[in-house]
Amino acid sequence: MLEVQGLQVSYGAVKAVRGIHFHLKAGELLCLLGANGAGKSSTLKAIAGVQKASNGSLWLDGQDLSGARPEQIARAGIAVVPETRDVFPDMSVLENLQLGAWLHRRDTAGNKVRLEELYARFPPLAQRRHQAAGTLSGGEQQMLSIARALMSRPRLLLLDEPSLGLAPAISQQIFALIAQLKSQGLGILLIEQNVQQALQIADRALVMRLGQIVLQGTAAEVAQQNLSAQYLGEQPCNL
Ligand SMILES: Nc1ncnc2c1ncn2[C@@H]1O[C@H](COP(=O)(O)OP(=O)(O)OP(=O)(O)O)[C@@H](O)[C@H]1O
Repeated sequence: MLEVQGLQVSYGAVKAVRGIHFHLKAGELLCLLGANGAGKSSTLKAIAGVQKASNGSLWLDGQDLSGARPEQIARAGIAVVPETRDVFPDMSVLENLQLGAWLHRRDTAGNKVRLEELYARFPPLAQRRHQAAGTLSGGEQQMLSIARALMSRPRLLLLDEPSLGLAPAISQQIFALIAQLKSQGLGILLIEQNVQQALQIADRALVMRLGQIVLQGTAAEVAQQNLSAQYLGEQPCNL
C-alpha cells in the first residue's frame, strides 16, 4: 500500500532521516519506534508532505506521491494525527469534526453518515458535540483529533504519539481504539514511546536510531529484543 524508498529529511546541516526504505501493507499496523530525536516524526511529516523530503520517493497504491503537497497527499487517502493534536479549542467538537471533512465538503449526506458513525464509535464526542473542544480532557481531545482525521475517510492513518501525556487508563482506551480501527481494515503507521502497548497491537515494527532503521520485524520478533538498552536510550521499556 505505502512504499517509502530512500527517504531523507534534513534541517540545514541536521540529517534527521538518512535514506530509509520501508513499506506498509493494506490494513497493516506498522509501529515506528526509537529514542527521542531518532527521526520518527520527521519520517511521518515527510510522508504527510508537511516536511519536504530532501530525497526519496513515496508511493501509495501505485500512485507516485514523491514531493506532493499535503493536500494532494490527503486526497490520495492519507490522514495525519500530529503529536500536538491540534484541535481548535474555541470551536465545538462538531465544528472540529466538520473541518475534517473538507476533502468531501460537497458530500453533505455522506459527511452526515460519517459523523454519526464516528459519534457511535466515540460516545464521549457525541455527548459533548456542542461543547468547546478546549474544555475536553486530554484523552477526549486525542479522540477528537483521531475522529477528525477519520472524517476525511482515509485509507492510511499516520499517528504521532497518540498516548503522549495521557493517564495509563486513558492511553489504554486509545490503544484499544487504534486496534479497532486496524481490525476494520485501516492501514496505520503509529509512532509510540509506549513500546509495550504499541507492540501488543502492531503487526510489524521498525526501530529507528540516528535517522536510520536499525531493526525491523514482526511485533513479536521486535518485542523479544532488548530495545531499551540498545535503541531507546533512557526510555523505559518493560519488555
Ligand atoms: N524543525 C526542526 N528544525 C531543526 N531540527 C529539527 C527539526 N525537527 C526535528 N529536528 C531534529 O531532527 C532530528 C530528528 O527529530 P524527530 O523529531 O524527527 O525525531 P523523533 O524520533 O520524532 O523524536 P521525538 O520523539 O523527540 O519527536 C533531531 O535531531 C531533531 O532535533
